[in-house]
Amino acid sequence: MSKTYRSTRSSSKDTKSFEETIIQGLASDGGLFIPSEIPQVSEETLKQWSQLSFQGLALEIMKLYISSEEIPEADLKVLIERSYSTFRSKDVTPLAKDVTGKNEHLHILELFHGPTYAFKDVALQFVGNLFEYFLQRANKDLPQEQRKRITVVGATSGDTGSAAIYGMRGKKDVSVFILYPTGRISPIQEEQMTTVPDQNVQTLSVKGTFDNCQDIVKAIFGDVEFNKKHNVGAVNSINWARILAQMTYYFYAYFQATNGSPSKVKFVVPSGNFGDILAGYYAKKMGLPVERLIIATNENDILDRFLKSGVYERSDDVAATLSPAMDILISSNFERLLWYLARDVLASNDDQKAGEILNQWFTQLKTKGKFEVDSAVVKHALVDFDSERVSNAETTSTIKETYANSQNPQHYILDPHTAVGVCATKRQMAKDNDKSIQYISLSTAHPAKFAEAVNEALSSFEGYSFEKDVLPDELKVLSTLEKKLKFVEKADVELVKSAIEEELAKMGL
Ligand SMILES: Cc1ncc(COP(=O)(O)O)c(C=O)c1O
Ligand SMILES: N[C@@H](CCOP(=O)(O)O)C(=O)O
Repeated sequence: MSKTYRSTRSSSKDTKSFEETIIQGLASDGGLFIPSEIPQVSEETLKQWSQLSFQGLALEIMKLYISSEEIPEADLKVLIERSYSTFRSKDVTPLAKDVTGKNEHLHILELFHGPTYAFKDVALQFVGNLFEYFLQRANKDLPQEQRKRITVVGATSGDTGSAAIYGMRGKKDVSVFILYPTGRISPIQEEQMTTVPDQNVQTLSVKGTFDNCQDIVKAIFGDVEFNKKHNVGAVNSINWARILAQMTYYFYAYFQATNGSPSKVKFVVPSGNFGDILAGYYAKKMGLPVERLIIATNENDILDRFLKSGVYERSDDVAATLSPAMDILISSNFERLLWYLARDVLASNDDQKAGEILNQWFTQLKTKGKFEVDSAVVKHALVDFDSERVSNAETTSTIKETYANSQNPQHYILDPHTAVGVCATKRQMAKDNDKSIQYISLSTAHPAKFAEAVNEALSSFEGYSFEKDVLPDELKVLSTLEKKLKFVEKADVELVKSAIEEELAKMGL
């Protein structure tokens, strides 16, 4: 097993080590890194894994993707233990089983027990420690002026930003710049990011959409000179480490839902940038016997439309929905899936040919604003995936219905992103009409982060109180803290680069 990585747009045999892949973030040809091979896990191994703790499982999975010559097992174990010691649940990602009653087998995978109450913590606590590990090793015994540094530049529609900041705050030799669309994230999300006082952290509020912010970040990665000068690092899910760390909870939840006996399992994943569900795809390809992965989108439905039409089309018409973290129309990680589809269907399993095809598709996306794939490609995607589009009205009614009807526990409160997933799950149940299926619906954020949507759905219920029932004490204090942010008046890469350099100078760098 090579444990190396290649770019989705490369037509050469070149590969990179794990460390190069993580530190570089985005390939220099604009593609995303993927493993040269997907490791396979036998039934026997799965049986053994079903007995492991979350941390034990993470170690077994990561060992299959990281050579022990790069990170010895003992070090990897310490990194994993440290990363999950910050979580509020001993299970890290607990599964709330049979939330809507024993008959439906609807289990909610709670991914929000980390420091910032969002699923991103699962990967970004690990990524922060990984950066630190690589830098400490590279800088050992080096004088100050020769130390290697990383300038993290990330884009957020609300959650990646705070999770990245909490993963990187105070880390030596790392500075963090997070771009977010002005006015398009929730007040608590903004407070979480902007009230962190650490000197190595700066938020940039950019007039535009998340897609604009993400385009700027990718342009900065493609700017050879800026990159050479500042050694830019990625915290978005373009960084392979994000996907890798997210695989653990698919295995862990599967084992919890099935109690070790073979069952049909569907995962339903509220999706935007396609990083979360992609980790499930890798788990499935490794051998986890998942029936299907269901992509749940809000009204920004590029993924749903692709699965129905085969057309992948850029658009600037991002709708502001009740699930703002998924207000995304350029779904970064979809490129990784497209590479596998192209390789299997159009390139006779030839990696280099697949890279060529991807290059053509993404060149068309850039020049013509869209590309269309053969119906055989879509058919192949539908073997592993299905999709559901959920409206704002359905999001609200799902939060309401779940609160009114949940049985285990009663009055379960969904955040609006999770509600998109639960609504999609209910639709799948109705279509499948198969009581033997276990549905694992991913809960990607704590409801406290989205007061407006949750209150819109629940304030008419007698006895409901956001302050009392939803808001943790830790988040209550945020509004009293001083904010640190810089406005960027136009979604323009040069303006953002100048803002970063100005702030780096203030940091004395
Ligand atoms: C709360 C929440 N749910 C769902 C998503 C969508 O996840 P992904 O972008 O990995 O598809 C995001 C953002 O990424 C999010 O912050
Ligand atoms: N929804 C995300 C958008 C960024 O996606 P990422 O997973 O690629 O970091 C957010 O909350 O920021």
